[in-house]
Amino acid sequence: MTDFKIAPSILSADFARLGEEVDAVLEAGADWVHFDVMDNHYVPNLTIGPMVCQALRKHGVEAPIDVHLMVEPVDDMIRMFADAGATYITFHPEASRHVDRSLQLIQSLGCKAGLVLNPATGLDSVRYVVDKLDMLLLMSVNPGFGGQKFIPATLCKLREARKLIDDSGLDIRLEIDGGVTRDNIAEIAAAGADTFVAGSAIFNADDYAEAITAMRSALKN
Ligand SMILES: O=C(CO)[C@H](O)[C@H](O)COP(=O)(O)O
Repeated sequence: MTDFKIAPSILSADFARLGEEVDAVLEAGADWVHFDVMDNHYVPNLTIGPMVCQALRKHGVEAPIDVHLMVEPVDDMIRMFADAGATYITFHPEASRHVDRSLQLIQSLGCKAGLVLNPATGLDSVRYVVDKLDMLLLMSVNPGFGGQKFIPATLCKLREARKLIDDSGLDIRLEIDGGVTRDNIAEIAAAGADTFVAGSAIFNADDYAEAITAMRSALKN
């Protein structure tokens, strides 16, 4: 049976009460915390940095923190997030001049490494570094903002990515991010995803536990 993970994106949390919000989603049954880092350069929005990741660890968060770097360049941020307590660090291949080296840097710092592909980016940039991946993240919206609609063409890319991972025989998680809801999560899982980022579908719900439970039930059907 697939070991599905649900990772609420704190992009949609109430930042004035971030520690409480993270505690609440973890108590509600979330597996990971998805941490979106935006620099107003690689993407047209600005969010949070390593100090906030470190603050969550100091606050007592023990769950995996899944840091998605939407920044350019990446290597300095990789070092800082590794120090700040990140578990996974993922970045976009076009944001690093030396993708293989950046992946090695993440793993050398004791974190799990991943690449993120935008909706229009094919799987070619992954093929020759697959042995250095702990995770592949496919964006199902254009990065920069929460609350967008899932782009259906991602389902086809998910199937291709699932085959690439299965053919490699390696233990690589396949994560999806953008527009994931209780209504489409089963179809996304059927296409091959095992790790689901959901921001607005969880944090905009009145009851986080009900929202996460509904997603898990859809995954069982
Ligand atoms: O990386 C992101 C945007 O760049 C967010 O994680 C993503 O969009 C999640 O939000 P939602 O579930 O509301 O679509």
